[in-house]
Amino acid sequence: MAKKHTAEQRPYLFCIATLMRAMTPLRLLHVVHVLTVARLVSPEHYGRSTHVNDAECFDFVVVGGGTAGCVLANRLTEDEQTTVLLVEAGGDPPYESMFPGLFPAMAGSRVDKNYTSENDGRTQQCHRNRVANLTSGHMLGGSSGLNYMLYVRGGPSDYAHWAAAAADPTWAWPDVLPYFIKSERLEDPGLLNSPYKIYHGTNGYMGVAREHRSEINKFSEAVREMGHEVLLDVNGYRHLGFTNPLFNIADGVRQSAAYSFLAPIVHRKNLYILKNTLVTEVIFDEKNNAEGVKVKTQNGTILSLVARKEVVLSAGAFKSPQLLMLAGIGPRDHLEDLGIPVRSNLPVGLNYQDHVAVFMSIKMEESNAPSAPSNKHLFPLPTFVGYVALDKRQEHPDYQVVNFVVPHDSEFPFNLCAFGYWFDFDICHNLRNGGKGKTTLFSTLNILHPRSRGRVTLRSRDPEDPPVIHTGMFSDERDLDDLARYLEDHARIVNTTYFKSVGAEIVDLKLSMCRGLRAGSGQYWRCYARCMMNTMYHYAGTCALGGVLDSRLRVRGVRRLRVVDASVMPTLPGGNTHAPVLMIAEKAADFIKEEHRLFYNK
Ligand SMILES: Cc1cc2nc3c(=O)[nH]c(=O)nc-3n(C[C@H](O)[C@H](O)[C@H](O)COP(=O)(O)OP(=O)(O)OC[C@H]3O[C@@H](n4cnc5c(N)ncnc54)[C@H](O)[C@@H]3O)c2cc1C
Repeated sequence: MAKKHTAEQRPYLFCIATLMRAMTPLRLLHVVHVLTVARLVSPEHYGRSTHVNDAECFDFVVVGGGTAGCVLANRLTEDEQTTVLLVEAGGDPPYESMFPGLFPAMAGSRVDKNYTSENDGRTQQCHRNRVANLTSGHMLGGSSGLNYMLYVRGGPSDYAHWAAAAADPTWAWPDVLPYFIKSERLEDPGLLNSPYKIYHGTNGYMGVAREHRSEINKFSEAVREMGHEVLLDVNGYRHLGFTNPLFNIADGVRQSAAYSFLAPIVHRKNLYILKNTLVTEVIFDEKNNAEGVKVKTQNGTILSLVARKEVVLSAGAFKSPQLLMLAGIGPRDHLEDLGIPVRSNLPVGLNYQDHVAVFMSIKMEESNAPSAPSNKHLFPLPTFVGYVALDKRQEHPDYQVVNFVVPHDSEFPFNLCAFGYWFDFDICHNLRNGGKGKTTLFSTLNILHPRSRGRVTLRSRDPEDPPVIHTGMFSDERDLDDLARYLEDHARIVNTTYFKSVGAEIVDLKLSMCRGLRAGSGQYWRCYARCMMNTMYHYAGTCALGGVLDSRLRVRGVRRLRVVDASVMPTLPGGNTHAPVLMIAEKAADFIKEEHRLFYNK
């Protein structure tokens, strides 16, 4: 006999029944994921912020709980006798950062420190504020909590440059590859059952996987027709060609460094995490030994904290050089201008590099089919990526092209153009209107080995002031010429069979700067590149190996101080920078363990 329910129970039962009826398997999966992610953003997940007292001692103080900082905190605390304090200016990664599909909403949010470059009158002149918006993560996990999640390593020629700059062969490909593998937990069955398996790790902390979306299949033929190879993977022994990319996404969750390296080990008794706390100064003794740091906590308390063994700066390519210069480590003339006594005269802040990116949109077939609802657990769009050399005899790529297949009338390109990249609204409206009613291919090309260099300097002696950033992009005009040639090269895709069959055309952005130039001419692409240039967010090189640092990442001229983050790169790798930063931090952890004879788990 059916059980009778009370009047109070009935509304609840009605709600449950309605929910059950609406619950398709896909929706159920969503609910499970939402609950999982909700658990991930609970305060316990990334550990509670430590209470510290003035003059408290730790073996190591790691400054910055970003990409590199989380790896170091993990690896150094593998030795149970070693205490590590990780100090992070931001807090826990927010809920939205965990969903790969929400990455476009992260730039400009509360966890973006959003540094800006100076207006040099030459670059960013088609952007609303005429400066580069240099999005930077301000949370545990740092920029890995808001980046675009592409997992790319670069190749042997990149690390041959590093080894030469460091005068140390252990920075070459054969010696860095094991550290890429060590950090990785690959979850792609296709690759794991292929000859590429030997280039990948399955026991590391960083989840890596990829999506298999049928929308990209038709493009493989097009790029083959252009003479490119289609590869299963570009992270092993082949580095030229097009591929279905790997991402730092696994189980529908962004694999930020905080999620992958920190969350699993926050219970370790020898790890102390200080959140929402800014390191304002590195403290030295009279013999130039780094002794600890001064910090400003969330409530404004100033504390001095002691590092018995070392201070490690992992504050990223803008803030690590700033902290060094504030401590008197930097170019003599600049420090003297600000009245800072010089401790070590080094080229800190010079050698700033970034990949210059420029996008192109190609309209393809007409479509009015309803778009599938977006799934927050997936990368927002089907993607395929190419690594291209103009000289076919070359073994390393000149440019990278990241292609998104955009369903008709999606707001994605407009939002990225207007709110991610800050281009003038006219340009972004032309982008939207030019592709109306059609599927589009949104391609972002970037110059992998720019010659231009910029500079990071101090604005003042106040550690809370943002540094002054001159990106230096196109200061070497050959970069502009190269980028124009890459655009011209990629544009050939419209002449391939599939693109011709759908009457594909490059969307005319009606750039007023380029009025009067014949579309498609060399001069036009040069003008297009100048106008549509942007950062690829790969800030690097400001405390470079070989210049500022010795080959084991120790700051020259002082003791017990290291830098471990993207600023140590002497040149940019031929791909994105997140995986290389993980590799740098894994390698640095071994340097430290060797030198201090810590428990060593190779
Ligand atoms: C929008 C965007 C998209 C990107 N897309 C990709 C991509 O798809 N693939 C890829 O490989 N790379 C990508 N990158 C680049 C990559 O994410 C970075 O190169 C990498 O994460 C940098 O790591 P890091 O350790 O040097 O610095 P970060 O990860 O930025 O960490 C620095 C940390 O230090 C903290 N900090 C700074 N100063 C202080 C201080 N004084 N006291 C305490 N804490 C401090 C900051 O809050 C931050 O958490 C992207 C970057 C951005 C910004």
